[in-house]
Amino acid sequence: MNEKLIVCHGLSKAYGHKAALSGVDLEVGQGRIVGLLGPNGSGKTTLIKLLCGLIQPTTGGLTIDGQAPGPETKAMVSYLPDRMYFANWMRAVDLFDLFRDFYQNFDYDKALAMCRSLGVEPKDKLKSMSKGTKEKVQLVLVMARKARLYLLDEPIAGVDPAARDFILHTILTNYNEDGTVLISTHLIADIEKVLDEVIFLKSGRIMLHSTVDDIRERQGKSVDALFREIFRTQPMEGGLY
Ligand SMILES: Nc1ncnc2c1ncn2[C@@H]1O[C@H](COP(=O)(O)OP(=O)(O)OP(=O)(O)O)[C@@H](O)[C@H]1O
Repeated sequence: MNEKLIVCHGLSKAYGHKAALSGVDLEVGQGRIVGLLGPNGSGKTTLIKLLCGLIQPTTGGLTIDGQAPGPETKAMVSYLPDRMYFANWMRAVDLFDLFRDFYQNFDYDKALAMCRSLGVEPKDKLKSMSKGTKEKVQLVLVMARKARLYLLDEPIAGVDPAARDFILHTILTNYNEDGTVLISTHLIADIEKVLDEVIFLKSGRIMLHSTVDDIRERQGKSVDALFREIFRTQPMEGGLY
């Protein structure tokens, strides 16, 4: 078992002539909860897809627990994509059956218990569920696996603010604590209290990788405040009209 769960070296990805990620060097340890933060188009989804092995680097490489992406790493990575990919006629329990067949590390009882505490009726069809409830089902599927690495691409974006804390708490008290969680999100203020570390991405490059404690102690501000300061966009001269 490698102490460094994720290692990226000179990782770059271009789509045609467009560089989405450039020369990313990164190490993330085990049992960490890491926020992957950056403005739209900064490369967050691209990095997550590379870690999943869904796309290939243009140059450079990465390993997960010492192994290049492949069947072994896919078995230890649990991935929440940024869009729903399940058929609407399915019920949550149908998805749990599917995941039990697909993944040895899927804990069916844990999935049902998480549904209960999140107020999701597992026998309801997805098409009868609200957007936020469908997101909860997706999260349950992903977090009920006993994975080494959880990659969450913009979870809980559709969940109302009052429910977000409860969901985060439910997830973090249920997941495999030795696992590392990488969360891409724009909801920094909601999530930063559960994060150990943050990575700021800008135009495909890492501009900051720090522990949250360091930001609070050394900079004397919240991650949300630091993010807004660094990525503040200037208003257009003369306004929009
Ligand atoms: N399939 C693709 N083909 C061409 N360009 C792409 C493709 N996917 C992403 N890009 C480009 O790569 C860059 C990084 O995109 P990416 O989706 O990784 O950003 P992101 O940080 O996840 O953005 P957001 O916060 O808006 O979800 C963007 O400029 C985007 O337009």
